[in-house]
Amino acid sequence: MAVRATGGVPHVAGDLAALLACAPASSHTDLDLPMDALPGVLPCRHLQKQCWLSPGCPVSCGMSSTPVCASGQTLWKVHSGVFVFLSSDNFQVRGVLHCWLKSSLTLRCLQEHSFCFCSGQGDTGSYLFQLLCLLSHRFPLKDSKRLIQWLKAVQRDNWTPTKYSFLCSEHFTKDSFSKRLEDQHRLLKPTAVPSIFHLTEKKRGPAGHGRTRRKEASKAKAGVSGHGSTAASRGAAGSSSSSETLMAKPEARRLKRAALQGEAAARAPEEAAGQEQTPPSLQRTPGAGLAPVAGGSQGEREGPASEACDGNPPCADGAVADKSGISVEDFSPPGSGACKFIGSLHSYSFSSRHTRERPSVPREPVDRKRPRREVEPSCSGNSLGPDKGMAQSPPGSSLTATPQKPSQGPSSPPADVPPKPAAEAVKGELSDASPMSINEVILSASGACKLIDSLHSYCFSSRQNKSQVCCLREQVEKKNGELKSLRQRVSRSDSQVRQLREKLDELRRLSLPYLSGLPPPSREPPKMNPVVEPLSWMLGTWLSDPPGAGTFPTLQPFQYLEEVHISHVGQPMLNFSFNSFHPDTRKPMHRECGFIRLKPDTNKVAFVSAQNTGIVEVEEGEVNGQELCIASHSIARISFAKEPHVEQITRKFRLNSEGKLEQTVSMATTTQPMTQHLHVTYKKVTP
Ligand code: HEM
Repeated sequence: MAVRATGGVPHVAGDLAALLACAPASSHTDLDLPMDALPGVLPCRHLQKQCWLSPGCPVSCGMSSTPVCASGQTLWKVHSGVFVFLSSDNFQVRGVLHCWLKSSLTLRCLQEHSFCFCSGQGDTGSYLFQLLCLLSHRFPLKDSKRLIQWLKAVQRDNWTPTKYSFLCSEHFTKDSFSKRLEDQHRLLKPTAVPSIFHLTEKKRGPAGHGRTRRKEASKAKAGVSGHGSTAASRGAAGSSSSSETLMAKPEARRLKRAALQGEAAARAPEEAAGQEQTPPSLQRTPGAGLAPVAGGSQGEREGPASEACDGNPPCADGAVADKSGISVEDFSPPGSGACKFIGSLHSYSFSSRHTRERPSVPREPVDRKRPRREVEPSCSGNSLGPDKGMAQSPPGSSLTATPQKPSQGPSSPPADVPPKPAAEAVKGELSDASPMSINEVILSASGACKLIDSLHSYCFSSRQNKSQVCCLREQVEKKNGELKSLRQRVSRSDSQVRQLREKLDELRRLSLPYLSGLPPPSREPPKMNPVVEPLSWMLGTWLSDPPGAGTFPTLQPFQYLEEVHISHVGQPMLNFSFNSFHPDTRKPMHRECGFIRLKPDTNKVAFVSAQNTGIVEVEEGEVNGQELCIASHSIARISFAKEPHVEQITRKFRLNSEGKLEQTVSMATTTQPMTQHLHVTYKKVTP
């Protein structure tokens, strides 16, 4: 597969389709990234495997408006509103697309081998900054000794690194990194010095733009006799040629550094005088110095990119590989690289928010004096192959990833239009390319750590919140279940109550069948009829106290117990019953019951009684106060009543001063004159 030219993705204000259309078409590599290489960063629903670099994309992976894969380029949704635009080869960061769904779309391309980042509109610059912080390494501004080593290594003329200057991991040997961190970032050792460079020469336009800083190096390199032999020896050892490889052999790097150091003193005047003399389409490689781009592959390629770019976003110039004929498969990054990169993106996506809320080091004024940038060629521009129009590519700035219009894309850059100086291109954008102070470095370093920590905290708190929500939901569901059960029990209880009432009514009907047709008895006591009010003092249940005394001339005196009930039911009469018992045996003895009536509006009383001895009598009299005196008006008896028959009867009831009811009965028989037969005092036991 031919590696696509990278170039700048244009700054597009419009829809994504227009943006993707500006990207150079490319065939697709068969990178088969395992999904597990994306540890928890990209939700699967946002990135289906079949969408990976598959032709015919963009496709929608569950998100109706979010294409995740485009022809030759993959758009990763790293976080809400943040998308990273990647190439299909080597996972090269091509740009960060921020909030592309918004009307104002800002896209900045990260030029390969760009040592500085580009500030975009709004937060884009900040995002890029954060991203680069995670993907690349800053220049050791506070370590002068090591800074000199770095500057020698990068071989840039008239260029001063700033706090926004970065160097990607590919320029460091594998042993320059310490152990991997949890978030897949490699930690650059404090003593690390970049040593792997594949410096290419970029074709310049006729106006002389893009005078490369490499010109002097090319010259110097031409003077280094050992370059060619080094390249040859590397090829013999199975390494890639100088034009192919993204890395250089250590020997070659040492030679190159020696050459560069030797030429450092003469570099400035040479650049001023002879940049135009730099042969176009030449690449300067660590081992072989400048070499014709058309030279193509020389010998075997060096080992996989993972040796030098293990896990880090490669900054290899795809165009170089293209020109040299090296396919992407040769530089296919290992899965761990994807993991690391995704981890970086993940961290970046979060840290960007974090940074927005807490501004970092203030930027310096735009007009601050800074080194000229227009003399610094873009690595991506240099690396474009002839078929990609690389020779006409405008020189990019290593200090600024200048946004490019679609017509200025890497595939068809205008040859006759000189690019604006980088400083102009980024005018109004981040332009504080002055060296950062120690405090700024410390702040930035601590900020990066805080960003990562914040990411972990965020992830943890998010999981914790989700867990709490789930727990609360479970509790609510449980309570709802309990409430439902209680409601069912209440419903069952109501049903049982209804059934019991029905059963009780049925029992009542069965026990009192003759009353079933009557209205239910009232629980309220009947209101006494005012007619019987003069006799109300007689109402109640009374018990003999002491036992009654029985006498008669023909009888032995005797005692007896008696229970008296005098009541009413609202009628104009009183109901009574007298039930006597033997005081010792409690056997029933004399019993009688009847009614007491009052003649309305008088004190005349009629006493009607039926006795168990077979006598029925009517007595009449008067009530005066709490005393009732009556005498027999008529007496009837059964035909076989026991003799002697009673001829007359008199009674007197009174309520004594103690509140007791007294009754005195006298009678006359056929053998005895009127004589007292009974006297008894009752105490009231119930109202
Ligand atoms: C107003 C109601 C009563 C009348 C009119 C009545 C009438 C009579 C009469 C006519 C005799 C027969 C007397 C005799 O042989 O010479 C008698 C006897 C007797 N009475 Fe009464 N009596 C009344 C209430 C009671 C009561 C409340 C007792 C209470 C236990 C009672 C106990 C007796 C006894 C024990 C005898 C004697 C034995 C007997 O003949 O059974 N009487 N009564």
